[in-house]
Amino acid sequence: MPRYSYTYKTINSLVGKAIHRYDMIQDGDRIAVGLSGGKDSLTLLWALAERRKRIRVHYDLFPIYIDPGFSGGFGGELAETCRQMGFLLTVDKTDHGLVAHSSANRENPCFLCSRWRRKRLFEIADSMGITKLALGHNKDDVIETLFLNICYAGEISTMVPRQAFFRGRFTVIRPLAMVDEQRIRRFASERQFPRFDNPCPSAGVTKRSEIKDMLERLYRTNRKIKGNIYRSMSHVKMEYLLK
Ligand SMILES: Nc1ncnc2c1ncn2[C@@H]1O[C@H](COP(=O)(O)OP(=O)(O)OP(=O)(O)O)[C@@H](O)[C@H]1O
Repeated sequence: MPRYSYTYKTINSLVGKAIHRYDMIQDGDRIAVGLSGGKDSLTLLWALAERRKRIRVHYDLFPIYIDPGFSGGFGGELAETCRQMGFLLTVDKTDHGLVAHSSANRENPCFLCSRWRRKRLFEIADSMGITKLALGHNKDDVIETLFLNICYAGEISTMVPRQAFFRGRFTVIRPLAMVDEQRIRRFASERQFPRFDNPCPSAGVTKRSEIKDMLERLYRTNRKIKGNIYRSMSHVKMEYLLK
């Protein structure tokens, strides 16, 4: 593969567009990158690392993996992948996944696990003097969240590309928010990123997967639908919504 493939150049251009539009990164930033072992967050780490070689803005990157505690975890292999990319991975071993799937929990396990995970990410980042957290959510995730929130929370909202927490003490950024999942999948396969099997019992059986299937069926009927849905989130006619 040439060093910069067409797929990578497109991803890089969309990442740059998102970073500028949402003012995500400033000179001197220390940025934690949440790694799940999946293609999105590995692509994110790679893209942010590549990008800083070619721009004047300087920032440091700190990959962090919150191990949910299932047997068959892959923290060691993920750390090795990071090492090959020139990074030291922080692995935080927890029992979040086990407790969330135990009879002690009456809430939705995914909801609980992701809330605890974010809390740990903030705590670890804080202990390292980091105030920015980059997550690998992509364009498909942003659209799916809109539908999830409409269907299951009764509200029109999504995950935003830049979000402040604790009165601005922490900022979450999502530099892949404009990149299609399909493009990331292609890039991950070009780069031959390792594929880690997710040992979580809820993997692939979530409400998000149902929404994803529904949207994919819809996209097949008209190629403009996905772009239109994405655009509609920044083109809201408040006067044509209900009071
Ligand atoms: N165990 C984890 N430790 C640290 N960060 C995580 C972890 N799991 C998820 N994240 C972060 O949250 C983002 C969204 O998580 P989600 O589980 O939806 O992953 P995903 O859509 O499958 O993406 P990926 O391909 O990166 O796994 C990830 O891209 C990553 O940045």
